[in-house]
Amino acid sequence: MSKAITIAEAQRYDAHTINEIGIPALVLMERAALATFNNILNDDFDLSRIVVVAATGNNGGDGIAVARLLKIRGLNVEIYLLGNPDNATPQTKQQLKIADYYSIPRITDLNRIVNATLIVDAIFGVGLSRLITGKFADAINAINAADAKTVAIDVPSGINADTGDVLGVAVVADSTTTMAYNKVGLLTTSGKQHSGTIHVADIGIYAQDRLEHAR
Ligand SMILES: NC(=O)C1=CN([C@@H]2O[C@H](COP(=O)(O)OP(=O)(O)OC[C@H]3O[C@@H](n4cnc5c(N)ncnc54)[C@H](O)[C@@H]3O)[C@@H](O)[C@H]2O)[C@@H](O)CC1
Ligand SMILES: [K+]
Repeated sequence: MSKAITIAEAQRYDAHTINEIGIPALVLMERAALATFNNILNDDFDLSRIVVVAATGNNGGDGIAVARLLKIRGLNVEIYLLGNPDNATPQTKQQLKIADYYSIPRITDLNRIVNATLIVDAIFGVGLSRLITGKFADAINAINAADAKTVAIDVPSGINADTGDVLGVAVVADSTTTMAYNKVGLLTTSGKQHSGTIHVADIGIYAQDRLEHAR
């Protein structure tokens, strides 16, 4: 079985790659987005109406970059943004600016989620830190009410990546593209039920420097 890591390990490896090795965070985000995009194209999804549901952390930034890759491919994609963009991470602010350049529509009607054919879940990844309530919970309930297939980025939103626990409500995904290594919480019964098929994406983050061939 492939290696699985904790939230603390994921955060430590990310920080090491960015701050010690020097690979820019936006490069890692682009690789995460490309991996997710390729998994979407390789699967047998109906791509006629795609909605990316994103929050303002870096998980959302991954999703907004996926929206742009889909748009450039000529696909019909919209972004449902949760949270205040003024509070977005620097990388996610940059992704929103790029998405605006490509005129990707921002939607606010939950019915657009319910009527989508494919949903990309980019609400929370390893940064989920508390119980989900309010409009975040409403969006997750809309995702789960839709007939659409759902693809999660890194972790199905609402799942604690250490324990597999549902923090109030969680996305039930058909597939999950998880970055660098699988996460220990996704190996639990609850984690498996919410993740669907797991694709582990090599985005250039490794537990040990210069030993990527040993993965
Ligand atoms: N750091 C990096 O360089 C990389 C990050 N990546 C992506 O970034 C993710 C981690 O990004 P972040 O650390 O920004 O964290 P997330 O984007 O997972 O979430 C953090 C944000 O959600 C908020 N939040 C947490 N729980 C909440 C709740 N219950 N209700 C409402 N808001 C809540 C936090 O206040 C914070 O703003 C990974 O899962 C992965 O998808 C990847 O792109 C790889 C590289
Ligand atoms: K997610």
